[in-house]
Amino acid sequence: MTQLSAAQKSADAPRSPDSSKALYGGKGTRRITVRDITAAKERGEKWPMLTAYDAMTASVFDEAGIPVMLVGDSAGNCHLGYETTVPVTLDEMTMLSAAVVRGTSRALIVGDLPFGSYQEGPVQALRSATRLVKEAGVGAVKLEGGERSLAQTELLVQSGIPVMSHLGLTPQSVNTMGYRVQGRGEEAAHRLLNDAKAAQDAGAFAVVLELVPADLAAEVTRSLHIPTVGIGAGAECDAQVLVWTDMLGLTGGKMPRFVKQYADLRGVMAGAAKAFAQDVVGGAFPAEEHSVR
Ligand SMILES: Nc1nc(=O)c2c([nH]1)NC[C@@H]1CN(c3ccc(C(=O)N[C@@H](CCC(=O)O)C(=O)O)cc3)CN21
Ligand SMILES: CC(C)C(=O)C(=O)O
Ligand SMILES: [Mg+2]
Repeated sequence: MTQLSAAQKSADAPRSPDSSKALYGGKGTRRITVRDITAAKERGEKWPMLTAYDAMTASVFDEAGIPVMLVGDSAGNCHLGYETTVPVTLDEMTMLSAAVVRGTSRALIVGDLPFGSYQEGPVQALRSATRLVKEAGVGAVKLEGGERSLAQTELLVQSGIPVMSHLGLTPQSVNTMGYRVQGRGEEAAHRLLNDAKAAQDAGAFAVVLELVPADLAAEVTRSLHIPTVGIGAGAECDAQVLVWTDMLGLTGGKMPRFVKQYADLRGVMAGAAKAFAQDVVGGAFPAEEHSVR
């Protein structure tokens, strides 16, 4: 069967709910694509996204069925020891993204374009995104800004690179914005809705809404035909994202209020490290079964 007739067949097929197609809990074995993401919004299906910065962690989430992973520039503060995401380089993002792609076979991998790798304009954005696609193998990239990143989004999409937009609190602008709730008040809300529509019109396949009032995020979600991915943006977004080290209690320090902690990995790891140290100091490790004769 030719590709054309296969496409025609699927276009003619009746739109009936098919749970085997679900992004989470679906039975697919191939890698998820941005077209699957679009179809999930048409089905009204919610989905989870987690960040990942290394192959091992990504493989755990892939096996758990997480359909979309973001190699976030939050790697800057969560993985590489910087204060913020601002110092992260494209070389670093390429290396981390390649590891996450290698560790997964099912999830759509989205690579975050770091600060300074797309702000100069569309050509710089295309050059940077191309590295993430060709060298790391990501299926999509993410960049911050709606209206202000319009030309970049358009050129990337025209060039065949799916773009996830990121609005609301945009951490790469911490030095001008701080880490504050965005979209409060009528004017700011209107600007955010406009940004979301601009991103959609430019061809973005999804839009992250970070730290915006829940009612506004709900309105944006209803107004767009592409999915919204919330982080601190209420329950009505189409998808939810959390930074994996926050969600698993590994980050340490004070968490933003939007974080729900599902485990205490920091406690588990510290306990194991202390037990190992005690065993070594006290001579309990290695035991006979860990030794060769
Ligand atoms: N570990 C980690 N988790 C994240 O969610 C995250 C990162 N790092 N790095 C990149 C960005 C930065 N993010 C941030 C940073 C700070 C706040 C924050 O301070 N929020 C406060 C105050 C918000 C307000 O009321 O204005 C909060 O309590 O939510 C939120 C999100 C989200 N991203
Ligand atoms: C918080 C998410 C959306 C992000 O951009 C990151 O992890 O870098
Ligand atoms: Mg980011």
